Amino acid sequence: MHMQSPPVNSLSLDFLTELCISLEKLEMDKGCRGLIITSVLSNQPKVFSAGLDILEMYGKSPEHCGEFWKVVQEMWLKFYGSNMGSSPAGGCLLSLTCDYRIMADNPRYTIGLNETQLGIVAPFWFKETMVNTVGHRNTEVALQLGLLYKPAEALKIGLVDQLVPEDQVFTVASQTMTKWLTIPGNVSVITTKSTLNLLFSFQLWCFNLV
Ligand SMILES: CCCCC/C=C/C(=O)SCCNC(=O)CCNC(=O)[C@H](O)C(C)(C)COP(=O)(O)OP(=O)(O)OC[C@H]1O[C@@H](n2cnc3c(N)ncnc32)[C@H](O)[C@@H]1OP(=O)(O)O
Repeated sequence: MHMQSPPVNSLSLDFLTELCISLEKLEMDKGCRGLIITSVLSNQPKVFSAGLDILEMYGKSPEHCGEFWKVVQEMWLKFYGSNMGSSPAGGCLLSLTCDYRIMADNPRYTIGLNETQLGIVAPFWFKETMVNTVGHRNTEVALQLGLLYKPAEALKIGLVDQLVPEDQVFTVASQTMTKWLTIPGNVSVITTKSTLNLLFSFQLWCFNLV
């Protein structure tokens, strides 16, 4: 799946809604067993996603905000595989929801949950996804300082799984996907993933009840 919402693939209500609809279609397609998500911005190829669209969080009606947060949570529940350039905040969440993260090895790119740098708080499901990936202590430091990691640092704490030269990202992502798809039967993989996220999904469900 190629993301192309200029200038920086920021995650607006419209963009996220389209993303979730596309994902639902793929989920129903029996021929689809995996998904690689990447950015193909023609004017801005170095950005995976700039995160949540800042303009969605200011001066909107309560109904609009409700719709927006619902679709942000839906996005969290759906992803599988990714490759990337810069991925701040919601862009980082988007890649954290994937099973495997491949990052272009260019020190100009960064990834992380930088919300505190913006004076806002990363929602608890952003935080939990980060803890599940890099552990509690790394998350504590990363979130409180709002750190954006360069590729080598991100690899070191396990925020990404692999660094590759920029021109090889898609090829390596395809090879990795092929390896994952050798696991027999989708059901075992899907059930394992659901089990890993069970407590967390339940928390999110409870949160939406209050
Ligand atoms: C209260 C609850 C909080 C919930 C949690 C929040 C999660 C979030 O995701 S908040 C968003 C966090 N995102 C960021 O901090 C990223 C900010 N952007 C950047 O760091 C950079 O733009 C970049 C690294 C993604 C790209 O840099 P560069 O190539 O230099 O491009 P520009 O900075 O010139 O940006 C171009 C254009 O895009 C607009 N823009 C950038 N980010 C966003 C965004 N997140 N939402 C909306 N618009 C964004 C930027 O303003 C520029 O617009 P113009 O000035 O009109 O050209």
